[in-house]
Amino acid sequence: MCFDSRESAEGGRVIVEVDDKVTTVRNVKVDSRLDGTWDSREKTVAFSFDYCYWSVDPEDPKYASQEMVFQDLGTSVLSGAFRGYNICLFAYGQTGSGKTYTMMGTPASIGLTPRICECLNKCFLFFFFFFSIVCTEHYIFCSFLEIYNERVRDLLKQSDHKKPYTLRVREHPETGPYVQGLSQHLVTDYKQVVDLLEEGIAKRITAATHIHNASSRSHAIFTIHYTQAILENNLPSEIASKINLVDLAGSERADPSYCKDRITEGANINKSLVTLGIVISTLAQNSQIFSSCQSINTLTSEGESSHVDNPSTGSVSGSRRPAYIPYRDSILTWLLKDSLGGNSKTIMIATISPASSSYNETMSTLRYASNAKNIINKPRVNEDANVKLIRELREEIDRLKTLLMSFELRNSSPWSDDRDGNLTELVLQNEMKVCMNHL
Ligand SMILES: Nc1ncnc2c1ncn2[C@@H]1O[C@H](COP(=O)(O)OP(=O)(O)OP(=O)(O)O)[C@@H](O)[C@H]1O
Repeated sequence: MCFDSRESAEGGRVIVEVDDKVTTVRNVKVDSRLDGTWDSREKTVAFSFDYCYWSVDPEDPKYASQEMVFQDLGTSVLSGAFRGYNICLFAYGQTGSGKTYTMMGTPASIGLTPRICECLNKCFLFFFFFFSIVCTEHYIFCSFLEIYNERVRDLLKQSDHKKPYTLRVREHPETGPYVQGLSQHLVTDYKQVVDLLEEGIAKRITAATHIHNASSRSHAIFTIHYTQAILENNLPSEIASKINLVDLAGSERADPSYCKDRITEGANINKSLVTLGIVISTLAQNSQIFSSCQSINTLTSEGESSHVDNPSTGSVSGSRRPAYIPYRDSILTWLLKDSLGGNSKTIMIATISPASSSYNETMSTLRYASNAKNIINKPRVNEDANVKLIRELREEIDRLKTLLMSFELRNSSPWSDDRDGNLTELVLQNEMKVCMNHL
Protein backbone atom coordinates (compact mmCIF):
# COMPACT_ATOMS: atom_id res chain seq x y z
CA MET A 1 0.00 0.00 0.00
CA CYS A 2 1.42 3.37 -0.97
CA PHE A 3 0.50 6.81 -2.32
CA ASP A 4 1.30 7.48 -5.95
CA SER A 5 2.86 10.80 -7.02
CA ARG A 6 -0.51 12.28 -8.06
CA GLU A 7 -2.10 11.39 -4.73
CA SER A 8 0.85 12.79 -2.75
CA ALA A 9 0.59 16.03 -4.76
CA GLU A 10 -3.14 16.19 -3.91
CA GLY A 11 -2.36 15.93 -0.24
CA GLY A 12 -3.54 12.32 -0.04
CA ARG A 13 -6.39 12.05 2.46
CA VAL A 14 -6.11 8.56 3.97
CA ILE A 15 -9.32 6.48 3.91
CA VAL A 16 -7.86 3.04 4.62
CA GLU A 17 -7.09 1.52 8.01
CA VAL A 18 -5.36 -1.75 8.71
CA ASP A 19 -5.84 -3.61 11.96
CA ASP A 20 -4.32 -7.08 12.16
CA LYS A 21 -6.26 -9.11 9.57
CA VAL A 22 -8.89 -6.49 8.76
CA THR A 23 -8.71 -3.66 6.25
CA THR A 24 -11.35 -0.95 6.59
CA VAL A 25 -12.18 1.55 3.86
CA ARG A 26 -14.09 4.75 4.60
CA ASN A 27 -16.33 6.39 2.02
CA VAL A 28 -15.66 10.13 2.42
CA LYS A 29 -18.64 11.04 0.25
CA VAL A 30 -20.90 9.63 2.94
CA ASP A 31 -18.98 11.69 5.52
CA SER A 32 -19.45 14.89 3.59
CA ARG A 33 -23.26 14.73 3.48
CA LEU A 34 -23.85 17.46 6.00
CA ASP A 35 -27.37 18.36 4.86
CA GLY A 36 -28.78 15.64 7.10
CA THR A 37 -30.30 13.66 4.21
CA TRP A 38 -30.27 9.92 4.56
CA ASP A 39 -27.61 8.02 2.62
CA SER A 40 -28.08 4.31 2.07
CA ARG A 41 -24.37 3.68 1.38
CA GLU A 42 -22.15 2.17 4.04
CA LYS A 43 -19.81 4.65 5.66
CA THR A 44 -17.12 2.06 6.23
CA VAL A 45 -16.61 -1.36 4.72
CA ALA A 46 -14.37 -3.95 6.38
CA PHE A 47 -12.61 -6.78 4.54
CA SER A 48 -10.83 -9.60 6.30
CA PHE A 49 -7.85 -11.43 4.81
CA ASP A 50 -5.12 -13.81 5.95
CA TYR A 51 -2.68 -10.90 6.18
CA CYS A 52 -3.08 -7.14 5.87
CA TYR A 53 -0.06 -4.83 5.60
CA TRP A 54 0.38 -1.10 6.11
CA SER A 55 3.33 0.37 4.21
CA VAL A 56 2.49 4.02 3.69
CA ASP A 57 5.07 5.56 5.96
CA PRO A 58 8.37 3.82 6.87
CA GLU A 59 8.44 5.82 10.12
CA ASP A 60 5.13 4.31 11.24
CA PRO A 61 5.59 1.51 13.84
CA LYS A 62 3.02 -0.52 11.89
CA TYR A 63 5.06 -0.25 8.68
CA ALA A 64 5.32 -3.62 6.91
CA SER A 65 8.76 -4.11 5.38
CA GLN A 66 9.60 -6.33 2.40
CA GLU A 67 11.20 -8.74 4.89
CA MET A 68 7.95 -9.02 6.85
CA VAL A 69 5.95 -9.77 3.69
CA PHE A 70 8.54 -12.38 2.72
CA GLN A 71 8.41 -13.99 6.19
CA ASP A 72 4.63 -14.49 5.81
CA LEU A 73 4.12 -15.18 2.13
CA GLY A 74 7.54 -16.05 0.72
CA THR A 75 8.16 -18.77 3.28
CA SER A 76 4.81 -20.39 2.56
CA VAL A 77 5.70 -20.41 -1.16
CA LEU A 78 9.00 -22.08 -0.28
CA SER A 79 7.59 -24.73 2.03
CA GLY A 80 4.99 -25.64 -0.62
CA ALA A 81 7.67 -25.84 -3.31
CA PHE A 82 9.96 -28.01 -1.15
CA ARG A 83 7.09 -30.42 -0.60
CA GLY A 84 6.40 -30.67 -4.34
CA TYR A 85 3.33 -28.47 -4.80
CA ASN A 86 2.75 -26.06 -7.65
CA ILE A 87 2.53 -22.52 -6.29
CA CYS A 88 1.26 -19.31 -7.77
CA LEU A 89 1.68 -15.89 -6.21
CA PHE A 90 0.17 -12.97 -8.07
CA ALA A 91 -0.12 -9.25 -7.39
CA TYR A 92 -3.24 -7.43 -8.49
CA GLY A 93 -4.11 -3.78 -8.02
CA GLN A 94 -4.46 -0.27 -9.29
CA THR A 95 -1.67 1.34 -11.32
CA GLY A 96 1.08 2.67 -9.08
CA SER A 97 -0.13 0.88 -5.94
CA GLY A 98 3.00 -1.26 -5.48
CA LYS A 99 2.65 -4.55 -7.41
CA THR A 100 6.10 -4.43 -9.00
CA TYR A 101 7.59 -3.11 -5.77
CA THR A 102 6.16 -6.09 -3.86
CA MET A 103 6.96 -8.75 -6.45
CA MET A 104 10.36 -7.53 -7.66
CA GLY A 105 11.39 -4.69 -5.34
CA THR A 106 14.06 -2.11 -5.91
CA PRO A 107 17.87 -2.46 -5.54
CA ALA A 108 17.55 -0.87 -2.07
CA SER A 109 14.58 -2.96 -1.01
CA ILE A 110 14.40 -6.34 -2.73
CA GLY A 111 11.00 -7.92 -3.29
CA LEU A 112 9.45 -11.35 -3.05
CA THR A 113 10.74 -12.91 -6.28
CA PRO A 114 14.50 -12.47 -5.65
CA ARG A 115 14.07 -13.38 -1.97
CA ILE A 116 12.25 -16.61 -2.90
CA CYS A 117 14.98 -17.50 -5.41
CA GLU A 118 17.72 -16.82 -2.88
CA CYS A 119 16.09 -19.03 -0.29
CA LEU A 120 15.41 -21.87 -2.75
CA ASN A 121 19.17 -22.12 -3.13
CA LYS A 122 20.09 -21.65 0.51
CA CYS A 123 17.38 -23.34 2.53
CA PHE A 124 16.85 -26.68 0.86
CA LEU A 125 19.43 -28.50 2.99
CA PHE A 126 17.78 -27.27 6.17
CA PHE A 127 14.38 -28.31 4.86
CA PHE A 128 15.46 -31.84 4.09
CA PHE A 129 17.24 -32.17 7.38
CA PHE A 130 14.05 -30.99 9.06
CA PHE A 131 11.79 -33.47 7.24
CA SER A 132 14.33 -36.35 7.40
CA ILE A 133 14.40 -36.80 3.64
CA VAL A 134 17.71 -37.25 1.87
CA CYS A 135 18.06 -34.83 -1.00
CA THR A 136 20.84 -35.72 -3.40
CA GLU A 137 20.52 -32.86 -5.87
CA HIS A 138 18.25 -30.02 -6.93
CA TYR A 139 17.80 -28.08 -10.17
CA ILE A 140 16.28 -24.67 -10.78
CA PHE A 141 15.16 -23.61 -14.25
CA CYS A 142 13.68 -20.16 -14.76
CA SER A 143 11.67 -18.54 -17.51
CA PHE A 144 10.31 -15.01 -17.78
CA LEU A 145 7.54 -13.90 -20.12
CA GLU A 146 5.22 -10.99 -20.60
CA ILE A 147 1.74 -10.82 -22.05
CA TYR A 148 1.39 -7.61 -23.97
CA ASN A 149 -1.69 -6.86 -26.09
CA GLU A 150 -2.71 -10.54 -25.80
CA ARG A 151 0.63 -11.73 -27.18
CA VAL A 152 3.28 -13.68 -25.30
CA ARG A 153 6.90 -12.49 -25.47
CA ASP A 154 9.96 -14.16 -24.03
CA LEU A 155 11.72 -11.63 -21.81
CA LEU A 156 14.92 -13.68 -21.72
CA LYS A 157 15.47 -14.26 -25.41
CA GLN A 158 17.24 -11.93 -27.80
CA SER A 159 14.92 -10.95 -30.62
CA ASP A 160 15.16 -8.94 -33.78
CA HIS A 161 13.97 -5.49 -32.68
CA LYS A 162 11.93 -4.95 -35.85
CA LYS A 163 9.91 -8.09 -35.26
CA PRO A 164 8.98 -8.79 -31.64
CA TYR A 165 9.23 -12.43 -30.74
CA THR A 166 5.73 -13.73 -30.04
CA LEU A 167 5.07 -17.24 -28.83
CA ARG A 168 2.09 -19.57 -29.01
CA VAL A 169 0.22 -20.98 -26.03
CA ARG A 170 -0.63 -24.67 -26.28
CA GLU A 171 -2.29 -27.11 -23.94
CA HIS A 172 -0.79 -30.41 -22.82
CA PRO A 173 -3.46 -33.01 -21.92
CA GLU A 174 -1.80 -33.77 -18.58
CA THR A 175 0.28 -30.77 -17.57
CA GLY A 176 -2.06 -28.08 -18.94
CA PRO A 177 -1.34 -24.87 -20.84
CA TYR A 178 2.25 -23.95 -21.67
CA VAL A 179 4.16 -21.55 -23.92
CA GLN A 180 5.76 -23.25 -26.87
CA GLY A 181 9.43 -22.34 -27.36
CA LEU A 182 9.79 -20.33 -24.15
CA SER A 183 13.47 -20.29 -23.13
CA GLN A 184 14.36 -22.09 -19.88
CA HIS A 185 17.49 -21.06 -17.96
CA LEU A 186 19.36 -23.28 -15.54
CA VAL A 187 20.49 -21.26 -12.53
CA THR A 188 22.91 -22.40 -9.88
CA ASP A 189 23.28 -19.33 -7.73
CA TYR A 190 21.44 -16.23 -6.62
CA LYS A 191 23.49 -13.87 -8.81
CA GLN A 192 22.32 -15.69 -11.95
CA VAL A 193 18.67 -15.33 -10.92
CA VAL A 194 19.09 -11.63 -10.23
CA ASP A 195 20.77 -11.17 -13.63
CA LEU A 196 17.83 -12.91 -15.34
CA LEU A 197 15.31 -10.82 -13.42
CA GLU A 198 17.12 -7.59 -14.29
CA GLU A 199 17.37 -8.60 -17.95
CA GLY A 200 13.64 -9.39 -18.11
CA ILE A 201 12.51 -6.30 -16.19
CA ALA A 202 14.58 -4.08 -18.50
CA LYS A 203 12.86 -5.60 -21.55
CA ARG A 204 9.38 -5.38 -20.09
CA ILE A 205 7.13 -2.79 -21.68
CA THR A 206 6.48 0.23 -19.50
CA ALA A 207 5.06 3.65 -20.30
CA ALA A 208 4.14 6.84 -18.54
CA THR A 209 0.50 7.13 -17.54
CA HIS A 210 -1.22 9.95 -15.68
CA ILE A 211 -0.81 8.01 -12.46
CA HIS A 212 2.56 6.34 -12.75
CA ASN A 213 5.43 7.44 -14.98
CA ALA A 214 6.92 3.93 -15.31
CA SER A 215 3.75 1.89 -15.40
CA SER A 216 4.04 -1.77 -16.44
CA ARG A 217 1.85 -2.19 -19.50
CA SER A 218 2.12 -5.96 -19.59
CA HIS A 219 1.51 -8.91 -17.29
CA ALA A 220 4.83 -10.53 -16.32
CA ILE A 221 5.16 -14.18 -15.26
CA PHE A 222 8.44 -15.37 -13.77
CA THR A 223 8.35 -19.16 -13.51
CA ILE A 224 10.69 -21.33 -11.48
CA HIS A 225 10.77 -25.05 -12.20
CA TYR A 226 12.21 -26.59 -9.07
CA THR A 227 13.16 -30.27 -9.17
CA GLN A 228 14.63 -32.25 -6.30
CA ALA A 229 16.27 -35.63 -6.61
CA ILE A 230 15.59 -37.41 -3.33
CA LEU A 231 16.04 -40.73 -1.60
CA GLU A 232 12.91 -41.80 0.21
CA ASN A 233 12.99 -45.20 1.94
CA ASN A 234 16.09 -45.94 -0.16
CA LEU A 235 14.15 -45.31 -3.37
CA PRO A 236 15.51 -42.69 -5.78
CA SER A 237 12.79 -40.31 -6.78
CA GLU A 238 12.04 -36.79 -8.00
CA ILE A 239 9.76 -34.11 -6.63
CA ALA A 240 8.93 -31.30 -9.03
CA SER A 241 7.32 -27.98 -8.32
CA LYS A 242 6.36 -25.06 -10.54
CA ILE A 243 6.31 -21.60 -8.97
CA ASN A 244 4.55 -18.86 -10.93
CA LEU A 245 5.32 -15.34 -9.70
CA VAL A 246 2.99 -12.95 -11.48
CA ASP A 247 3.16 -9.16 -11.62
CA LEU A 248 -0.02 -8.02 -13.36
CA ALA A 249 -0.35 -4.80 -15.33
CA GLY A 250 -2.17 -2.08 -13.41
CA SER A 251 -5.92 -1.72 -13.63
CA GLU A 252 -6.70 1.76 -14.85
CA ARG A 253 -9.66 3.47 -16.47
CA ALA A 254 -9.25 4.48 -20.15
CA ASP A 255 -8.42 8.12 -20.70
CA PRO A 256 -9.46 9.54 -24.11
CA SER A 257 -6.48 11.95 -24.08
CA TYR A 258 -4.03 9.05 -24.42
CA CYS A 259 -2.53 8.12 -27.80
CA LYS A 260 -3.96 5.18 -29.79
CA ASP A 261 -1.27 2.72 -28.59
CA ARG A 262 -1.95 3.53 -24.95
CA ILE A 263 -5.71 3.11 -25.44
CA THR A 264 -5.22 -0.29 -27.18
CA GLU A 265 -2.90 -1.38 -24.36
CA GLY A 266 -5.40 -0.24 -21.75
CA ALA A 267 -8.23 -2.08 -23.51
CA ASN A 268 -6.21 -5.32 -23.61
CA ILE A 269 -5.10 -4.96 -19.99
CA ASN A 270 -8.71 -4.38 -18.95
CA LYS A 271 -9.95 -7.29 -21.08
CA SER A 272 -7.61 -9.74 -19.37
CA LEU A 273 -8.24 -8.33 -15.90
CA VAL A 274 -12.01 -8.48 -16.47
CA THR A 275 -11.66 -12.09 -17.63
CA LEU A 276 -9.52 -12.80 -14.57
CA GLY A 277 -12.30 -11.31 -12.42
CA ILE A 278 -14.94 -13.49 -14.13
CA VAL A 279 -12.77 -16.60 -13.77
CA ILE A 280 -12.15 -15.86 -10.08
CA SER A 281 -15.82 -15.25 -9.26
CA THR A 282 -16.97 -18.32 -11.24
CA LEU A 283 -14.39 -20.48 -9.50
CA ALA A 284 -15.54 -19.07 -6.14
CA GLN A 285 -19.19 -19.90 -6.96
CA ASN A 286 -18.24 -23.40 -8.12
CA SER A 287 -16.21 -23.95 -4.94
CA GLN A 288 -19.29 -23.02 -2.89
CA ILE A 289 -21.43 -25.49 -4.86
CA PHE A 290 -18.74 -28.14 -4.38
CA SER A 291 -18.43 -27.57 -0.63
CA SER A 292 -22.22 -27.50 -0.12
CA CYS A 293 -22.50 -30.78 -2.12
CA GLN A 294 -19.81 -32.26 0.11
CA SER A 295 -21.65 -31.25 3.27
CA ILE A 296 -24.90 -32.67 1.82
CA ASN A 297 -23.09 -35.95 1.08
CA THR A 298 -21.66 -36.01 4.59
CA LEU A 299 -25.09 -35.47 6.08
CA THR A 300 -26.60 -38.13 3.80
CA SER A 301 -23.93 -40.67 4.63
CA GLU A 302 -24.43 -39.98 8.31
CA GLY A 303 -28.09 -40.80 7.72
CA GLU A 304 -29.30 -37.52 9.16
CA SER A 305 -31.07 -36.31 6.06
CA SER A 306 -31.23 -37.15 2.40
CA HIS A 307 -33.06 -34.00 1.27
CA VAL A 308 -31.38 -30.80 2.21
CA ASP A 309 -32.44 -27.53 0.61
CA ASN A 310 -29.60 -25.11 0.45
CA PRO A 311 -30.74 -21.55 -0.11
CA SER A 312 -27.30 -20.40 -1.20
CA THR A 313 -27.10 -22.90 -4.04
CA GLY A 314 -30.83 -22.67 -4.66
CA SER A 315 -31.42 -26.34 -5.29
CA VAL A 316 -31.85 -29.75 -3.79
CA SER A 317 -28.97 -32.17 -3.29
CA GLY A 318 -26.49 -30.27 -5.41
CA SER A 319 -28.52 -30.32 -8.62
CA ARG A 320 -27.00 -26.94 -9.53
CA ARG A 321 -24.16 -27.60 -11.92
CA PRO A 322 -20.77 -25.92 -11.74
CA ALA A 323 -20.61 -23.02 -14.20
CA TYR A 324 -18.34 -22.96 -17.25
CA ILE A 325 -15.05 -21.18 -16.56
CA PRO A 326 -13.91 -18.99 -19.48
CA TYR A 327 -10.15 -19.52 -19.04
CA ARG A 328 -9.56 -19.25 -22.78
CA ASP A 329 -11.07 -15.77 -23.07
CA SER A 330 -7.67 -14.23 -22.33
CA ILE A 331 -4.08 -15.43 -22.61
CA LEU A 332 -3.47 -14.54 -18.96
CA THR A 333 -6.27 -16.74 -17.58
CA TRP A 334 -5.48 -19.53 -20.02
CA LEU A 335 -1.83 -19.63 -18.93
CA LEU A 336 -2.79 -19.42 -15.25
CA LYS A 337 -5.57 -22.01 -15.60
CA ASP A 338 -3.90 -24.54 -13.33
CA SER A 339 -2.80 -21.91 -10.83
CA LEU A 340 -6.25 -20.39 -10.50
CA GLY A 341 -8.46 -23.44 -10.30
CA GLY A 342 -6.43 -26.61 -10.32
CA ASN A 343 -3.33 -28.26 -9.00
CA SER A 344 -1.77 -25.26 -7.28
CA LYS A 345 -1.54 -23.44 -3.98
CA THR A 346 -2.33 -19.88 -4.95
CA ILE A 347 -1.72 -16.63 -3.07
CA MET A 348 -3.19 -13.35 -4.26
CA ILE A 349 -1.66 -10.06 -3.14
CA ALA A 350 -4.02 -7.12 -3.56
CA THR A 351 -2.24 -3.77 -3.56
CA ILE A 352 -4.23 -0.61 -2.89
CA SER A 353 -3.73 3.09 -2.42
CA PRO A 354 -4.82 4.60 0.90
CA ALA A 355 -5.94 7.86 -0.78
CA SER A 356 -9.56 9.03 -0.94
CA SER A 357 -9.25 9.79 -4.67
CA SER A 358 -8.70 6.05 -5.28
CA TYR A 359 -11.82 4.94 -3.38
CA ASN A 360 -13.50 3.19 -6.33
CA GLU A 361 -10.33 1.35 -7.43
CA THR A 362 -9.61 0.32 -3.83
CA MET A 363 -13.12 -1.09 -3.29
CA SER A 364 -12.98 -2.93 -6.60
CA THR A 365 -9.56 -4.47 -5.77
CA LEU A 366 -10.68 -5.56 -2.30
CA ARG A 367 -13.90 -7.10 -3.66
CA TYR A 368 -11.83 -8.95 -6.26
CA ALA A 369 -9.57 -10.29 -3.49
CA SER A 370 -12.55 -11.25 -1.30
CA ASN A 371 -13.96 -13.30 -4.16
CA ALA A 372 -10.61 -15.01 -4.71
CA LYS A 373 -10.57 -16.04 -1.04
CA ASN A 374 -13.55 -18.34 -1.66
CA ILE A 375 -11.81 -20.47 -4.29
CA ILE A 376 -10.94 -23.97 -3.12
CA ASN A 377 -8.09 -25.51 -5.11
CA LYS A 378 -6.95 -29.12 -5.03
CA PRO A 379 -3.15 -29.06 -4.98
CA ARG A 380 -1.31 -32.36 -5.00
CA VAL A 381 2.33 -33.28 -4.61
CA ASN A 382 4.05 -33.76 -7.97
CA GLU A 383 5.89 -36.96 -7.11
CA ASP A 384 7.42 -39.60 -9.33
CA ALA A 385 4.66 -41.96 -10.55
CA ASN A 386 6.90 -45.05 -10.11
CA VAL A 387 7.75 -44.20 -6.52
CA LYS A 388 4.09 -43.62 -5.75
CA LEU A 389 3.26 -47.04 -7.24
CA ILE A 390 6.03 -48.73 -5.26
CA ARG A 391 4.82 -47.12 -2.04
CA GLU A 392 1.25 -48.26 -2.68
CA LEU A 393 2.41 -51.80 -3.52
CA ARG A 394 4.50 -51.94 -0.33
CA GLU A 395 1.48 -50.87 1.70
CA GLU A 396 -0.56 -53.59 -0.01
CA ILE A 397 2.14 -56.19 0.74
CA ASP A 398 2.14 -55.22 4.43
CA ARG A 399 -1.65 -55.45 4.53
CA LEU A 400 -1.65 -58.90 2.89
CA LYS A 401 1.14 -60.15 5.17
CA THR A 402 -0.85 -59.14 8.23
CA LEU A 403 -3.91 -60.88 6.82
CA LEU A 404 -1.86 -64.02 6.11
CA MET A 405 -0.50 -64.10 9.64
CA SER A 406 -3.97 -63.84 11.10
CA PHE A 407 -5.05 -66.84 8.98
CA GLU A 408 -2.03 -68.86 10.08
CA LEU A 409 -2.79 -68.18 13.71
CA ARG A 410 -6.30 -69.50 13.33
CA ASN A 411 -7.26 -73.16 13.08
CA SER A 412 -7.31 -74.02 9.43
CA SER A 413 -10.69 -74.90 8.00
CA PRO A 414 -11.16 -77.19 4.92
CA TRP A 415 -11.16 -74.15 2.57
CA SER A 416 -8.44 -72.12 4.32
CA ASP A 417 -5.57 -73.68 2.34
CA ASP A 418 -6.99 -72.28 -0.89
CA ARG A 419 -7.45 -68.84 0.62
CA ASP A 420 -3.94 -68.84 2.18
CA GLY A 421 -2.56 -69.91 -1.18
CA ASN A 422 -4.29 -66.99 -2.90
CA LEU A 423 -2.92 -64.51 -0.39
CA THR A 424 0.62 -65.89 -0.65
CA GLU A 425 0.31 -65.62 -4.41
CA LEU A 426 -0.84 -61.99 -4.15
CA VAL A 427 2.05 -61.08 -1.84
CA LEU A 428 4.49 -62.69 -4.29
CA GLN A 429 2.96 -60.86 -7.24
CA ASN A 430 3.26 -57.53 -5.47
CA GLU A 431 6.86 -58.22 -4.38
CA MET A 432 7.68 -58.94 -8.04
CA LYS A 433 6.04 -55.71 -9.21
CA VAL A 434 8.13 -53.74 -6.70
CA CYS A 435 11.31 -55.48 -7.96
CA MET A 436 10.41 -54.72 -11.60
CA ASN A 437 9.90 -51.05 -10.73
CA HIS A 438 13.30 -50.91 -9.06
CA LEU A 439 15.01 -52.13 -12.25
N1 LIG B 1 5.35 -0.16 0.00
C1 LIG B 1 6.09 0.73 -0.67
N2 LIG B 1 7.07 1.39 -0.05
C2 LIG B 1 7.83 2.29 -0.72
N3 LIG B 1 7.68 2.58 -2.04
C3 LIG B 1 6.72 1.95 -2.70
C4 LIG B 1 5.87 0.98 -2.06
N4 LIG B 1 5.02 0.51 -2.96
C5 LIG B 1 5.31 1.14 -4.12
N5 LIG B 1 6.31 2.00 -3.96
C6 LIG B 1 6.89 2.90 -5.00
O1 LIG B 1 5.78 3.46 -5.72
C7 LIG B 1 6.03 3.49 -7.13
C8 LIG B 1 4.98 2.67 -7.88
O2 LIG B 1 5.07 1.34 -7.47
P1 LIG B 1 5.00 0.11 -8.49
O3 LIG B 1 5.80 0.34 -9.72
O4 LIG B 1 5.33 -1.10 -7.72
O5 LIG B 1 3.46 0.15 -8.87
P2 LIG B 1 2.63 -0.88 -9.77
O6 LIG B 1 1.41 -1.23 -9.00
O7 LIG B 1 3.50 -1.99 -10.22
O8 LIG B 1 2.25 0.07 -10.98
P3 LIG B 1 1.86 -0.34 -12.51
O9 LIG B 1 0.70 -1.20 -12.46
O10 LIG B 1 1.53 0.98 -13.12
O11 LIG B 1 3.07 -0.96 -13.09
C9 LIG B 1 7.43 2.94 -7.33
O12 LIG B 1 8.34 4.00 -7.39
C10 LIG B 1 7.68 2.13 -6.07
O13 LIG B 1 9.05 2.03 -5.74
